[in-house]
Amino acid sequence: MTREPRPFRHQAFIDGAFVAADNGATFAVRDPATGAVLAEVPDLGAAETRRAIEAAERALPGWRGKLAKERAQILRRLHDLLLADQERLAQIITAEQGKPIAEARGEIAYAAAYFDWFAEEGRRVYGDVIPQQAREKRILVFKQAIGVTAAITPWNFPSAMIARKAGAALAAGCTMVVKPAELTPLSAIALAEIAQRAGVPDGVLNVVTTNDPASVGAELTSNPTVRKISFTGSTEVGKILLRQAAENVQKCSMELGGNAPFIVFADADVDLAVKGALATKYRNSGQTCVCANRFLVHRDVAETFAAKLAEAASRLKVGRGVEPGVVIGPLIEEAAVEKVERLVADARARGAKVLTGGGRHELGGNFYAPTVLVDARQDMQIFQEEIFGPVAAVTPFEDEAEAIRLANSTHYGLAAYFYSRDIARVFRVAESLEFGMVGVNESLMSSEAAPFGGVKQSGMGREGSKYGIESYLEIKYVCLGNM
Ligand SMILES: NC(=O)c1ccc[n+]([C@@H]2O[C@H](COP(=O)([O-])OP(=O)(O)OC[C@H]3O[C@@H](n4cnc5c(N)ncnc54)[C@H](O)[C@@H]3O)[C@@H](O)[C@H]2O)c1
Ligand SMILES: O=C[C@H](O)CS(=O)(=O)O
Repeated sequence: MTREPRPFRHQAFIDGAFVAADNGATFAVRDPATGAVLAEVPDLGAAETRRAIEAAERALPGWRGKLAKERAQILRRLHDLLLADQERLAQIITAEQGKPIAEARGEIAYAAAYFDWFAEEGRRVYGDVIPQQAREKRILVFKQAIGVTAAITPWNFPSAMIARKAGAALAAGCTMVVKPAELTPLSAIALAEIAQRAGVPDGVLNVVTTNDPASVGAELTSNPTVRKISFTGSTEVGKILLRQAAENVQKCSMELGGNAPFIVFADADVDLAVKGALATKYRNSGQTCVCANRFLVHRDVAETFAAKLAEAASRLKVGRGVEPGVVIGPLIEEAAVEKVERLVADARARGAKVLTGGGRHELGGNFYAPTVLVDARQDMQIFQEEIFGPVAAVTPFEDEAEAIRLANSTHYGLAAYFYSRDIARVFRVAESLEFGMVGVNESLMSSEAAPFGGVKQSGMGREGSKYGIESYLEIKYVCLGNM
């Protein structure tokens, strides 16, 4: 087992201090491209989590008592420090998550953007004065920080998914305990270190690293001091947390799984659609919640589209994320590769044909070849499950009604994409798709300024945009009488 040099901290962060687990336990964090151990990280449990919650509670009065513009200055400094340290932070992401370094740099910029965005949103948390219904009364509405919050985040964007939550929470005046994914805790630790340098007071932002998410999650969802749970991850785990959070009626934001349709109508610009497909399907090796998962292509253009996509996909360079020109890194772990293998094998057994890829890459390990399948059908597992790998499965359709029916035939509802140059169709289809986000002739729509989130079993609430801060605020109605 080789050991890479440690260019980064590897301890949990509670109340402004970098700490080990009470019992000294640690767990290994590995490079998914090589299997090398990057660091041993503290394996905290419920007792340490309670201390993190208590630290967040102690820090709350001082933090929410600051002026919004004082919090904004600190968040903007955090933004600036992230960008100043972008290369080192990107190297950490690529080391623990595997994505190409260019994508990792983009993730740091994306994370920083959320702090910058919410620094301003925090200064515009307006209440209301409502015209009274009785002369002697006055109706006031205050918006106030919800209090101590908890964030549980995934491995695929180990920095940006924290920033999307912490930016809004801290801007609103809340404090936060973050539990990052055990596969990628190093980025969370690095973010905490930079937050401290930016002037975020002790206890306002805490990072609990653990290899036992269930125990830490049980504490976060059962401790009455925690008023809100913000989760990003699979729908299955989201359901567990919702059930647990019900006990104390904790407010919940859920950013869950996806199964995005990518519809290409006969009137589409096929070359633009291929370009968009390439961007959304193979980003992060297909490991994003908004990756196109099902390619529904009108029968008249299906063959041309699939052939062009396969030709482009076959030229994507696969390798370690630090290598120049690599655009397809490893999947996060062996189990992820085995899942993709299962989905492709089932599709092929049911009649799908491989145009390119179709199996593990020659590099071996966690590398999977960029793949395009045709003749995919609704009864295949690859149509029904979130692939989370670099595999595009093309299903032909006859008409618009069939395309919309197929697109909506999933319990997910996060992102959807379609390509058409018919403006009447654009409105019909955008209005008919049951998804929280719809890209029209565009496949990269994520932005700190836009409301990110899903419907159905893809979650509840929105992150980013002006909507993102609302979920960290409580509304208080104040009635002045005897006026
Ligand atoms: N909607 C979005 O914005 C969004 C963004 C990124 C990822 N995702 C989804 O996340 C999934 C991939 O990420 P993942 O593999 O990290 O998801 P996951 O659900 O396995 O894990 C997410 C987080 O939950 C923690 N966790 C797991 N079991 C838990 C439990 N019992 N109690 C408390 N915490 C627990 C994990 O440690 C991790 O921190 C995909 O489904 C993807 O679509 C959604
Ligand atoms: O997969 C998780 C991210 O939310 C995707 S994006 O970077 O926000 O598009």
